[in-house]
Amino acid sequence: MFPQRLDSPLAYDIARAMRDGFDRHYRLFRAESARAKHRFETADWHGQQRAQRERIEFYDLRVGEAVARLEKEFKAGEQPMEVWHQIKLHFIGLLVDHHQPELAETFFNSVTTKILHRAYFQNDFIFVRPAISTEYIEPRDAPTYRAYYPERETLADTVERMLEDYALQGRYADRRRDAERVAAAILGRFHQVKLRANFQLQVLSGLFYRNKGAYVVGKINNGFIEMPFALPILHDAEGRFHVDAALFGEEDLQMLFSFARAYFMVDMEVPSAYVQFLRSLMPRKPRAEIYNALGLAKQGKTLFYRDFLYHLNYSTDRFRIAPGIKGMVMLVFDLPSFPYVFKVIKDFFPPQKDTTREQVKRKYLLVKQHDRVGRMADTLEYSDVGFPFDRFEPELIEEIRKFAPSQLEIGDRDGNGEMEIVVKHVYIERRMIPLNLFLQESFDLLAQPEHARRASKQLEHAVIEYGNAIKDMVAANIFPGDMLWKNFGLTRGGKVVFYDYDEIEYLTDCNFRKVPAPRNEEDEMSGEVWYSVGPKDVFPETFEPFLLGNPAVREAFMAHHADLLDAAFWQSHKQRIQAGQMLDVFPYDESLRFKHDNATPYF
Ligand SMILES: Nc1ncnc2c1ncn2[C@@H]1O[C@H](COP(=O)(O)OP(=O)(O)OP(=O)(O)O)[C@@H](O)[C@H]1O
Repeated sequence: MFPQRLDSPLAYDIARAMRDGFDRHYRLFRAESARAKHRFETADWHGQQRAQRERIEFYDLRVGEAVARLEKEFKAGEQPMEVWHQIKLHFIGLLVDHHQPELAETFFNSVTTKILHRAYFQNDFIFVRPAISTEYIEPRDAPTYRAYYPERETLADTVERMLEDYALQGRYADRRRDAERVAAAILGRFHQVKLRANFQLQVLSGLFYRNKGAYVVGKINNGFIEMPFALPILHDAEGRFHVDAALFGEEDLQMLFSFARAYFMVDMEVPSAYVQFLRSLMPRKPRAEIYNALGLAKQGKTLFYRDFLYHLNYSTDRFRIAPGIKGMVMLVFDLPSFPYVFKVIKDFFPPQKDTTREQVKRKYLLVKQHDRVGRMADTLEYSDVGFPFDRFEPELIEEIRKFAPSQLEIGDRDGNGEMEIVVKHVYIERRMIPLNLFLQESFDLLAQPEHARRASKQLEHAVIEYGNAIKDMVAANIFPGDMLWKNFGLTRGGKVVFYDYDEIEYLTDCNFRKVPAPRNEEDEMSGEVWYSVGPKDVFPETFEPFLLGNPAVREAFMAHHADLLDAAFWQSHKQRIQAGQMLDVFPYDESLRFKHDNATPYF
C-alpha cells in the first residue's frame, strides 16, 4: 500500500541513517580502491593482495554497523508496517541526486532484511528492482572516461599523452617506446582502413589495479567500429613502468575480466557509468559479473538473482542433477537453459572425505578471498533460495532429500498458493564442461577416422591447459588437493578452470615427498602403502596412475607437464613462495607481450 502522507519523522530519520550507513561504506570502499594506485607505484604487491582480500569484508561489516545503529537509536525492528513503507519512500527521495543509487538500494535491502523477519518483509519493503535510474549520472570529481582524437601520424603522441594523464608517480623505462608500440599495434588493427571523422580513443579515467598490474581499459572508435582494448602496465626488474602488451577485442577483455580472477581495484565515483562503458566492450557479459569484477560483489549478487528470477519466468525446463560424476561432498544441480550450476553441501560424506560443512565453507571462502589467477571459479553464496516446486525433476528432489535433508524445505513460504523448494545454503557458479566428459568425448571421436585429427588436437589442448591451470594455481600458492579430471571444467573461452575446493590447501602448508625406496622385497611386493604418511604429505609421483590411464592423454601430459609428477617441482615452488617471491600470472597470452629486455619472465 502506497502511503498517502509522509508523516513519520522517525521514518525520515531511519532512512537518513540508512543512507549515511551506505555512504560510509562506499567512502571506505572507494578510499581503499584509490589507495591501489600508491601500492602499485611503490610495488607493494603483498599489500595489494591483502587489500584485495580485506575489501571483500567491508560490506558485511558496514551492514552490521547500520543494523546495530538502527536497532539502538530507533528500535527499527519494532516499527509498524506504515513506518517501514515511509522509510522506503524517504530513502528513494534521498537517492535522487545520489551517485551510487543502485548500490545504496542494495544496501537498504541488506539492512532491512536483517532487521525484519521474512514473513514480515514482503517485497514492498525492499527494492525488488531499482527505483532510481542510473542513466546519465555525471561524476563531480573526474569524467568517467576521457576521449582523445589522434590522426594516423600523431597516434603515438596521443598514446603517450594518454598514459601521462594517469599521472602515475614514478618513471617509465621508456614511455615513448611504449607509446610507439601501442600505436603500431593499433594501426596494425586498422591497417588499410580509412580513418573516419570520429576516429578516437576513449579510456576509462581510473586505472584498473590487480596484483602486480595496472590496466588502461578503453575502446577505439572508427566509423561504426568500436574496438575494445586494454593496456597492462607493469614494473620491470628495476621498478620502472612499462606497457607490457596491447590487448584488443572482446575475447581478450573477457579473459581480463574473467569470473575466475580476483576483483579489480578502481577508484570510481559513478560505478554504474563504468559498468555501462564496460558493457559496451563486452556486451555478452552479464552486468552482474561486471559488478563482481569491480569488487562490488553484493551488487553482482543482487543483479544475478534478478536475472535468475527473470530467466525462470521466461523458461520452462526443469532443474536436474548436473551431468558428470556426482560429488561426494557437493550435490550439484543445474537448469539446462541457464549457464550456471547450484552446489549444496551434503549432510554426510563417505569415510575418505574427512571434512565437515564448516570446513568446506572455509575452503570456499579461502578461494573467494584468494587470487584465483583465472583458474578457480568464483562462487556466489546464497541462503534460503526458493525455487518453484514444479520446475524440479523428482529425482533431484529425491537426491536432495537423501543427501542433504537439512538443506531442504518444501512448502508455500509466501502464502501465495505456490509450492516452493527452499534450499538453505547454496553456491552458484558458472557452468563448464567437466574435463572428464570432454576427454571422453574426445576419446569417442578419436575412434572415428574422419574426426580423429580434430579429436587429437582438442585432447592435446585440454591436457596442456589442465597442466597450465595447475601451474598457475601453484604460482598463487594453491595446491588443488584433488587433481582428477572431473574436478576441472572447460570454459566457453577454452580455458581450464578448477571448481572442487573441498581439499584445497596452501602449497606452503603441504609437504611434498618422493615415495621412499622399498626397504625389502616385502615392501616392494606390497600393494599397500608401507611407508608412513603425514596428514599434509603429498607424493606427486603417485598422481600418475589416476591421471594417465589413457595413452593419448599420457603422451600429451608427459610432453608438456611431466614436472608435475616430480616432488622437486612442488618443493621448489614452496621454497620460492616462502621466500616472499610472487610470480606473475598474466591474464593474457604470453605471445601478446611486447618484448622487454628486462621484464620479469613468464612462469
Ligand atoms: N562449475 C561446474 N560446471 C559444470 N559441472 C560442474 C561444476 N561444478 C561441479 N560440476 C559437476 O558436479 C560434480 C561434483 O562437483 P564437485 O567436484 O564440486 O563436488 P565434490 O563433492 O567436491 O567432488 P569430489 O567428490 O571430487 O570431492 C563434478 O564432477 C561435475 O560433474
